[in-house]
Amino acid sequence: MLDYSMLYPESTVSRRAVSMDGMWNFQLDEKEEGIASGWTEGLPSPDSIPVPASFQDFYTEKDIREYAGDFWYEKDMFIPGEWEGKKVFVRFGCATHRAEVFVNGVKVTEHLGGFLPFSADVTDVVRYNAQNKLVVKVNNELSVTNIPCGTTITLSNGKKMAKPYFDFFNYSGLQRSVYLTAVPQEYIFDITTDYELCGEDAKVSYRIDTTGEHTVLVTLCDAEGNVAASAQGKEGVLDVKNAHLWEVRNAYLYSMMVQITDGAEVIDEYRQEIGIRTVEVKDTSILLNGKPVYLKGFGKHEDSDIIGRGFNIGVMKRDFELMKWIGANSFRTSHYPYSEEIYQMADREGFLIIDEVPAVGLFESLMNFMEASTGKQTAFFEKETTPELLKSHLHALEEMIARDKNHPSVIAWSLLNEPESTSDAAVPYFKEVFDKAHELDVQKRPRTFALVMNAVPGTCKCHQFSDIVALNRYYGWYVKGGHEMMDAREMLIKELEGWKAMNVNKPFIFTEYGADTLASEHKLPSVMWSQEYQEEYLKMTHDVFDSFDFVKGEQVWNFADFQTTEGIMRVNGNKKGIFTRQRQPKDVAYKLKQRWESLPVDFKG
Ligand SMILES: O=C(O)[C@H]1O[C@@H](Oc2ccc([N+](=O)[O-])cc2)[C@H](O)[C@@H](O)[C@@H]1O
Repeated sequence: MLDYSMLYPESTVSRRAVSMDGMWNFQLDEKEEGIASGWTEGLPSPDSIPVPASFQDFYTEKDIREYAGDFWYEKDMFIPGEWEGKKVFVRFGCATHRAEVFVNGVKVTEHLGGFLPFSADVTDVVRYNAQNKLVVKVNNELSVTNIPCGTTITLSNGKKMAKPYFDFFNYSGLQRSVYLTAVPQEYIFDITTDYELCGEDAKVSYRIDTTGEHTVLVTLCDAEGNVAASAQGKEGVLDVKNAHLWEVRNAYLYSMMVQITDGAEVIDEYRQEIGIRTVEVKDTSILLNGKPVYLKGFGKHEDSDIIGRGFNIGVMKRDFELMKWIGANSFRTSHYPYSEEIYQMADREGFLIIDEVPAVGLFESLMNFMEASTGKQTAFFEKETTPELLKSHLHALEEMIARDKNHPSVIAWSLLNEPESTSDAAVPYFKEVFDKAHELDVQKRPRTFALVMNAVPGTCKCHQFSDIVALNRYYGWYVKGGHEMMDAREMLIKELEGWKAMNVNKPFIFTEYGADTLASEHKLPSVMWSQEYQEEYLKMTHDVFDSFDFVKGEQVWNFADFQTTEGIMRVNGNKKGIFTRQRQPKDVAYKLKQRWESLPVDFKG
């Protein structure tokens, strides 16, 4: 059990949530002198920077964009006098990749992992009805003991630099919203729900964790605000007559009001939106509410101009509008859990999410993710650092499931992206991670991981753990590209025939396939990197998908062009987007729209 509540900050009769977003003080700590020089009490010569945002792309100096090491944020926070007697927290949507938090010079918490929320209890440290100094020391170095994996090198001038084992820029900082929250001493700590459909009706079982012993009341209201069911007690079942189900691209949300009461008065109150739906895997089908669903959509990134990986409510809105326009119904949160607001929107819009923990880069080689195609056996999990890596991995998994378990949009957990999965040493590691996900999720959602190109029938030792087998495949791009596409097609068919022969009897989905394409390039006949080639590549791939019944989804790589580390394989970033980084369509988007609008929800059902 986590020692902080993962509930999204909301104000209610008993609670207060105050956003701390805005301009913060900011300072790099190249000499790592902050602690010794008393920066915990305040920064000596800070710059001013927005939160939420990645810090990298604001500045014109390359040394800042590429900075690896400690950096500090600072902000004054006024704590209202009427909060005295309550429990007061500072809640970070994330701090990438690790943080230590100080209030009035006192360390209140630390956290490892850059993509999930954490809270610091500051009740006994703050001065009420007064300004208080909040200081956060953040660090963005990469290692193989934390996820995502990478290394940190030192350049000849003594400066550090991040070397990711993954293909996205190492954006960092306070990239999501920060809240000040106040709750009563006895408060609602956690809410967990599960669903069972019984004809026209549904049973919503719930569990409420609180920090006290007073009575818990639960009232479920439908979208019109009418009471649909109610119950008393920390655990129970709500019987919902004529349940209005949450369906793909046709969402319906109930609102679950949870109250702690002493009989006379409400002690604490929290409102949780829920969607009544079930998700399961049966043979080669993914079933939502018992009906087969074919996934159409994307691997995405949180990535946009200027703010990098910072949460931006406008970019989020545009992305959902584009996904609706193109006829998508799902996405994977590659390669880390996204901002909570994105799941809330998916809940409302009826999108299906494969929620991915930041376990990417678990593959050992010099150019890491580039070398996967060579079929090299790397035995990543035999390192002596593996137990520590597993610890961070399990911790992130616990936080992700605790944070996201109540979102109807989340239909599966992705537990790793393109890990080494061909050695014996990978097997016990996978077993622990997959068992943990099963144990933590009351809804027992399907679990998956994205198989890298060398994990094929005969070599992969870990797909046995997946409930849905997810393939990242680049036949026609990294392998047999250009005029060799006809051979790429044969290889893709051959691999799928191989899986078929193994009688895996599970749904297969493609979580990545794509071709880098410059929005500026047209060429007739096509060449790789031209818009024409992206269309040919997708057409070839889709034709193959359509000829295998057990392929139950396609999530193209990537929704939009995104920033990566610079290098000879990337033209100012990865250009596999169906949309540009500015969220305008490449030519292929119109073709994809035609295809996806014509595929029924239960395609191949
Ligand atoms: O390369 C891509 O565009 C994407 O593919 C995946 O990484 C690969 C890189 C090279 C090869 N290969 O050489 O075969 C296969 C896979 C990653 O999951 C993703 O983060 C990345 O952006």
